[in-house]
Amino acid sequence: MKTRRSDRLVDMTRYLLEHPRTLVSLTKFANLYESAKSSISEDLAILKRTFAERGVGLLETIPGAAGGAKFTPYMTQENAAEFVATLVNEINDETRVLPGGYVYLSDLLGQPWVLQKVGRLIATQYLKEPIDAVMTAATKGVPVAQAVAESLNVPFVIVRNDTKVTEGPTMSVNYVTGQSKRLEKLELSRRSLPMGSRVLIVDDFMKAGGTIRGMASLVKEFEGEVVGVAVVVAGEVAHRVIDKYTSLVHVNTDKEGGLIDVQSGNYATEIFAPGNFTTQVNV
Ligand SMILES: O=P(O)(O)OC[C@H]1C[C@H](OP(=O)(O)OP(=O)(O)O)[C@H](O)[C@@H]1O
Repeated sequence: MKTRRSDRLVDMTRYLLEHPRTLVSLTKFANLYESAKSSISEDLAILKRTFAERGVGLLETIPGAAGGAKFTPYMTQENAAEFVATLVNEINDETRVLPGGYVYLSDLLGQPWVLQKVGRLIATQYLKEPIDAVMTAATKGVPVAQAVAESLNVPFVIVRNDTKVTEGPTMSVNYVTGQSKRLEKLELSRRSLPMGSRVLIVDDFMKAGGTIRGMASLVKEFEGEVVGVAVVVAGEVAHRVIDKYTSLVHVNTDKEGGLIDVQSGNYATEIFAPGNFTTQVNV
């Protein structure tokens, strides 16, 4: 039975939100709702406009037999600023300061609503960028990687610094930690990342950047390309061993008496600088 437009719009929205960055053919929608392709095209035009007006995401319609519709979720700069301000307010608490200048984040990064927004905001920087996988370092980076991978609709891989027989044959690299200059190892199962993958590296926290640099070395061992680096919180350091990254929040825990200074990270310039976001969404 032909589905009414109001019902089609609701269910098409559900379908597109559940299948981000996936090309869905007009034929699929026409068959799903027993409707003409011309009606589906009109439906998609309504969704494209509404998604853009409401700041939900980008709905691209690709013409032709191999065409269809592809939904790419994003977060607007306005919503990003509101979310980051909430993170800054939550993190701005001296009791979160840990030895070595680290910050306790697990309560925040254990909350699904926080992770969903972190994932969508970090993914916003790569609307048109093909990404094959998200990479992080066990353990605290894992929920961040899962959230970003879900928004990008790609797999995520977890590198470890301890050998596990359950990982099978692995690729490993040694790297020098940024602060303590210790030699550490990172390894990843050879089966988890195809050679030549385009990889987005993420983590919950970055201090001197040694872990991130170790992951970048591992991507090179897989003959891959590091598309970008994003962390939820970047700590203040005198010397960071990596210079290109996106952070949502920046903290300085080196102040006297364990005080903490919390500011927005560099996401606004990295993601929303003129020519980045608007160019990608104004199609
Ligand atoms: O920039 P760096 O100086 O390399 O530090 C950033 C590391 C340290 C911390 O992980 P740990 O607390 O060491 O390990 P886990 O996530 O397993 O708790 C954090 O999750 C990053 O991975």
